[in-house]
Amino acid sequence: MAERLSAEARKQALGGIPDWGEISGRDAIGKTFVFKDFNEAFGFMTRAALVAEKLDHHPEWRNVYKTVEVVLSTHDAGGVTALDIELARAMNAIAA
Ligand SMILES: C[C@H](O)[C@H](O)[C@H]1CNC2=NC(N)=NC(=O)C2=N1
Repeated sequence: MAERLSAEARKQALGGIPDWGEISGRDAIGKTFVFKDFNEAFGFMTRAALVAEKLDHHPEWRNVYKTVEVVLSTHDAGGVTALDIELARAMNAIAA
């Protein structure tokens, strides 16, 4: 199982992934993506879902029209692991 990152390692990793930040009150990272319209937002979710399945690592997310709020945490580990960082990077690449 993936290990929780230390606060220091998490902070350093976040520095390399634009617009992702710490979620207050829990060991998780998050980003709010805003797209042009629902079609773009749902296209992003569809592509991200395929990556999530492949990694066997799944997001907590909420979509309202063109906005997708994403929270990533490794439930089995009770916090942020390298898997969350990998999925966050992949999501940024998909949205780029
Ligand atoms: C059995 C299965 O591999 C696990 O439950 C996986 C699935 N996806 C997961 N996703 C996330 N975000 N955290 C997990 O701990 C997790 N565990």
